[in-house]
Amino acid sequence: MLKVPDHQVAGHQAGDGKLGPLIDDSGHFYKPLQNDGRGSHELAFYTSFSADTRIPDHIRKFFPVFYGTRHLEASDGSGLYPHLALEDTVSSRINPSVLDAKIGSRTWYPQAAEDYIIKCLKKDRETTSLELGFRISGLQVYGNKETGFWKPDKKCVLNFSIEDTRLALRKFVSSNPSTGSDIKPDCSFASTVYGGPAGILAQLLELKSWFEEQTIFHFYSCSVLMVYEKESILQGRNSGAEIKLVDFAHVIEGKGVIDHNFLGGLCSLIKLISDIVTSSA
Ligand SMILES: O=P(O)(O)O[C@@H]1[C@@H](OP(=O)(O)O)[C@H](OP(=O)(O)O)[C@H](O)[C@H](OP(=O)(O)O)[C@H]1OP(=O)(O)O
Ligand SMILES: Nc1ncnc2c1ncn2[C@@H]1O[C@H](COP(=O)(O)OP(=O)(O)O)[C@@H](O)[C@H]1O
Repeated sequence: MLKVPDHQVAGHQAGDGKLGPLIDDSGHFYKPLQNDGRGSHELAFYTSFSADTRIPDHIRKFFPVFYGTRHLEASDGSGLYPHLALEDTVSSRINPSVLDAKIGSRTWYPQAAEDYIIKCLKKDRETTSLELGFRISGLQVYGNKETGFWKPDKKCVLNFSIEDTRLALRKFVSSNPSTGSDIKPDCSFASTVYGGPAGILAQLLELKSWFEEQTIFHFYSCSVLMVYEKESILQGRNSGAEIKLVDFAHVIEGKGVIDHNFLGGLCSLIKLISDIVTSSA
């Protein structure tokens, strides 16, 4: 049974007759092929990446598993439509906390059309992308049964300053995410979610070590998705903290050159997160 994802935090969304992703109850995330060649470009990326023997397994785990394409009833009611069938990294979790960070101070690639570059440049300037090397595109943080999720709307997130971004990264691992500006986020899950040998920081560092070497792809406008389950921590289990890269509609060939745009943004995200781990130790 297909349905609209409950825990999508950014990007094009289904609902209100719009074309957007769907999920099923067997762990698949179906992303409709986007127009303007973006969908076919993303499909080409997944196809080549899946077959590329140069990608080590310890890096492949940071990408959703690709199960090919499926023709499914589109969410906008337009009938059968091709979708990328991907591993759903979120829906199997109870009340998942999710954060989408779009990496790179530049979200446009050099060969793009001029009007697209102008649009991206404007967004990069107006958000933290240019200054910080990444921007938060969306997030939801689970509080408790009474408060539910703290999920600021898209406009609010796109207006985040550098300070708002630091604060959101703190709230992401706090038990009191939705409290006002007078109460500090407690960062009580920082050491279990961000820190530790299997935490988000360790995973980001592992990914970074690959980006310091890989020259196969340049990942423009791609996001790091961070996910964990608060409930698991409270019950004394592993937080299930996991990072995945998503959105490959603007990946281009690396042609032997380091992806310094992605690498720089990743280093910046790592620095902010490691500051939180250090200060809450
Ligand atoms: O349509 P918009 O203005 O919401 O922009 C989309 C972006 O939303 P944003 O406003 O930055 O949160 C959206 O960003 P997120 O995925 O939400 O980070 C994408 O950049 C999307 O482009 P594409 O599908 O990656 O080619 C963008 O879509 P296009 O405008 O390129 O179709
Ligand atoms: N494989 C996935 N599993 C679970 N959620 C996903 C997955 N891929 C994307 N998402 C969700 O969808 C959002 C948008 O994905 P993205 O690929 O960036 O779409 P768009 O191209 O429309 O921007 C992400 O922020 C995340 O919430």
